[in-house]
Amino acid sequence: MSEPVLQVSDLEVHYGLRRKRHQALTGVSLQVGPGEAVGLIGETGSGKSTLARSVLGLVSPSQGRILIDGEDVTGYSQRQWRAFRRRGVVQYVFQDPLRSLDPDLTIQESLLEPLLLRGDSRSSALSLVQEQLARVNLDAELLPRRPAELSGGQRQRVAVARALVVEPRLIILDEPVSALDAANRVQVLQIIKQLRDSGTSLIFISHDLGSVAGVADRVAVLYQGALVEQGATATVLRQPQHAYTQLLLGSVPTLHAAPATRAERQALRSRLEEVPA
Ligand SMILES: Nc1ncnc2c1ncn2[C@@H]1O[C@H](COP(=O)(O)OP(=O)(O)OP(=O)(O)O)[C@@H](O)[C@H]1O
Repeated sequence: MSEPVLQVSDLEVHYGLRRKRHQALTGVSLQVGPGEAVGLIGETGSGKSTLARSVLGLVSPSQGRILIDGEDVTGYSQRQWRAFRRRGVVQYVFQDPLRSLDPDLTIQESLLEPLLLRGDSRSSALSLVQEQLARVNLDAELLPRRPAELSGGQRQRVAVARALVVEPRLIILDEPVSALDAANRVQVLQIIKQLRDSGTSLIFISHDLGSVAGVADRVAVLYQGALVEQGATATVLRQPQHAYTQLLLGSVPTLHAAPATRAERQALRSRLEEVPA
């Protein structure tokens, strides 16, 4: 079997000290295979971004191991993480594209930056940028503009293009469509599907099972910092095992034959209080 692109084992993350100490992740183990699209779902505060930030070296786990493309990055110093991120093995797209893009740089400069940082010549970087723009359906006439001069949907496509231009082994999309209107949402989801079909490994983070379902091969459900369920998307949708997943499905009427009634959801909520995370 080929080596996973991401292998997270028994990860634990805390924020704060002493009485303010808060455990954001507990015993999280997750694998992403080559070319696999994994949907990471969970409600706000469940630890989705913390898991992503750990994989980028932006928070330090107190326990566990992280292997990226076979490389054990667990004990990396800040300097090693910076060097690792510069290689572009993992790329991250934020919910708000303005966080992924420098407001002072033109779109061309933003797209060239990761390539020049990794050591590409300007001419080869320019041709990769042109190729990438076409992949996300953006016109080259946007290149001299700054992010503020683009629509939200165009900005998110630029953010995706910037993440893809270095051909990462893994791309983490953190709520990539939540801030977009319906039309732009469909376009960006389409691009993510093409990405999946091209064999790029990806993690699609969302609180909305509906957006993830059409893209992910597998879903992992985070609840209060623990992964409570993982499996093939179709299986989890058909036979959700954990009460929290059942609750999520109950609030996605398009994926469920009949939307759960308010009484059913309340019953599930009270079961959740009894179930250990
Ligand atoms: N820098 C921080 N300092 C202290 N606590 C934090 C910090 N970042 C996150 N947390 C806490 O850790 C928990 C997990 O947060 P995280 O941002 O990972 O959740 P999330 O599932 O991504 O939520 P959302 O969907 O709202 O982005 C939350 O209780 C949050 O308040």
